[in-house]
Amino acid sequence: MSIVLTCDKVNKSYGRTYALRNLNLQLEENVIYGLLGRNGAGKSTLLNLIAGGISPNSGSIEVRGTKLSKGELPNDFCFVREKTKHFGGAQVIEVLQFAASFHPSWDWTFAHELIQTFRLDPHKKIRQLSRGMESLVGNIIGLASRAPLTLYDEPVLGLDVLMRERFYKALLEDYARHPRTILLSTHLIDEIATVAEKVYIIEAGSLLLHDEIDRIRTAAHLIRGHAEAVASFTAGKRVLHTEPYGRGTLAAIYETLDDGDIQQARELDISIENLSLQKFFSYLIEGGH
Ligand SMILES: Nc1ncnc2c1ncn2[C@@H]1O[C@H](COP(=O)(O)OP(=O)(O)OP(=O)(O)O)[C@@H](O)[C@H]1O
Repeated sequence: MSIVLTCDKVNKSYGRTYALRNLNLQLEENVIYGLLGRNGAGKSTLLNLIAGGISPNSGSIEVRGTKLSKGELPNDFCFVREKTKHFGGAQVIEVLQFAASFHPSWDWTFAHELIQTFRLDPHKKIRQLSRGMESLVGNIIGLASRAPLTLYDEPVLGLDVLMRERFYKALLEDYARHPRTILLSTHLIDEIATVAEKVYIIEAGSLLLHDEIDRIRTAAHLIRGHAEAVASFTAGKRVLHTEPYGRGTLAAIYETLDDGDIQQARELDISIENLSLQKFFSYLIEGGH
């Protein structure tokens, strides 16, 4: 396993607002990551620190073992953010030509295929595009660049369901042929779960959880039972949230359950169900306060 990017105890504040606090993150080679968090959690700040030329107040960011100095950008990376505002007067194709000149692995055949897939007119000016179409131009750059480190800030914002599906499909198919490290920020956990292998979840600038999607699927449970039974069952387990439920208690837990746990739940008359990822995310964040 080779590490592409390491953020070590990164802090960033804007005046008195702490956008990131002591954030640690490591991205491995050839993995798709989701970066999840609510509005204002610090996702864009993190991406801008890695690739947008802003510097942390403290802590370090290393790309392939080399610390980024103040204002320095990683080599051979692609950062896709929502707005291409400086290019309003340029045509779609001109923006792609400009992007291609920065990316040694750029694939023009793929870029033209994506123009078709996303139904874009390559000769339209950027300022004439809808918000969703503008996101799609950024997404074509992210895909066709084939950069070994690709960061997307809310790539599906403003896209309709069909275009979101096409984007995820293109990403997964191309990733299978050309593996690389991809980080996608979003707040749509259920959608990202079909694409990402691992997630980082941040809230109020701090890391709440870093895990594999498959582990979240198997470890996120909702249990219900008498208050004492639930308390006994959850002792020593990671509890995200509890609330009264009828005459008993409902608890969201994050724990891989073994046969012994299932047996104990039966004896205590506790019901167990899997939590949807979106619910897990909500409980994690509510419990995080
Ligand atoms: N340039 C800035 N000046 C002042 N405060 C900022 C600036 N950029 C971000 N912040 C603040 O930092 C915090 C994190 O913002 P950030 O944009 O990183 O969150 P986010 O997770 O990307 O949110 P969203 O999902 O809404 O885009 C917020 O409290 C925000 O108000």
